[in-house]
Amino acid sequence: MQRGNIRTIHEHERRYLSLVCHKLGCRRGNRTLFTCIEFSLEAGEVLRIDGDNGSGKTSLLRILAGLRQADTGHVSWQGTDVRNPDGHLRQDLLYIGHAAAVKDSLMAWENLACTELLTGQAGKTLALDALAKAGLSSHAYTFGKALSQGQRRRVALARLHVPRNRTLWILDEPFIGLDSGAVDALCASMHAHRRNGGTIVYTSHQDAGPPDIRSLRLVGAG
Ligand SMILES: Nc1ncnc2c1ncn2[C@@H]1O[C@H](COP(=O)(O)OP(=O)(O)OP(=O)(O)O)[C@@H](O)[C@H]1O
Repeated sequence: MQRGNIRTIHEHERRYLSLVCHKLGCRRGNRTLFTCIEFSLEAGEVLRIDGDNGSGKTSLLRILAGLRQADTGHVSWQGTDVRNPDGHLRQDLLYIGHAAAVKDSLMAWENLACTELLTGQAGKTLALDALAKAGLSSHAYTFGKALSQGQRRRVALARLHVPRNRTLWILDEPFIGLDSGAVDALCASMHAHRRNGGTIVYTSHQDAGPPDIRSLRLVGAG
């Protein structure tokens, strides 16, 4: 089930839209999390998903990112199924999960370089620039084990600032653990991305995000 300002789309529109979900359903164990989720997002649109703990937000994001097979329905990106390895998704997608996934034994910049496969001096420069944009330049050389939760989160979010031309951002609880300055900076980055024609789907329990977004609330199907 779903609530929110999501309209039903028609077959003839489907191939012109960026991210299209058609009658998505998902079960975990013997529980149905949602059925018949249907929406489409064009370039420049932002969708915020909310819902209670366990309602299926992460499961839905993973389906959108092609990381999990839906039990019913399908998702396409730029007209190709997201599970199709030959589609555009792999080059266009930036997926940031809710766990920061920062290694304790690597410095902040090394963590980012590792995740983003940045190599050599040029890669290090890109990593340092991205960390600076994420407000973490003073901790670029701090080991993961010495970073606070919010700082670890910023390392993960610094991926948004690595110039890679990835048009689809899928972000799981990006605002968790951030102070108000970092929340404002993230909202500004999201707004800039959408103004450049990017598409964003994110989950949040907080009422945080850029202005003029669409919303979807998962309310549980059974
Ligand atoms: N690997 C798994 N095997 C079985 N059930 C799972 C698995 N992972 C998650 N679930 C169940 O699926 C349901 C939805 O989980 P999901 O993480 O998608 O919810 P969520 O809305 O993101 O929750 P939260 O707000 O707590 O992060 C939960 O009831 C959870 O117990």
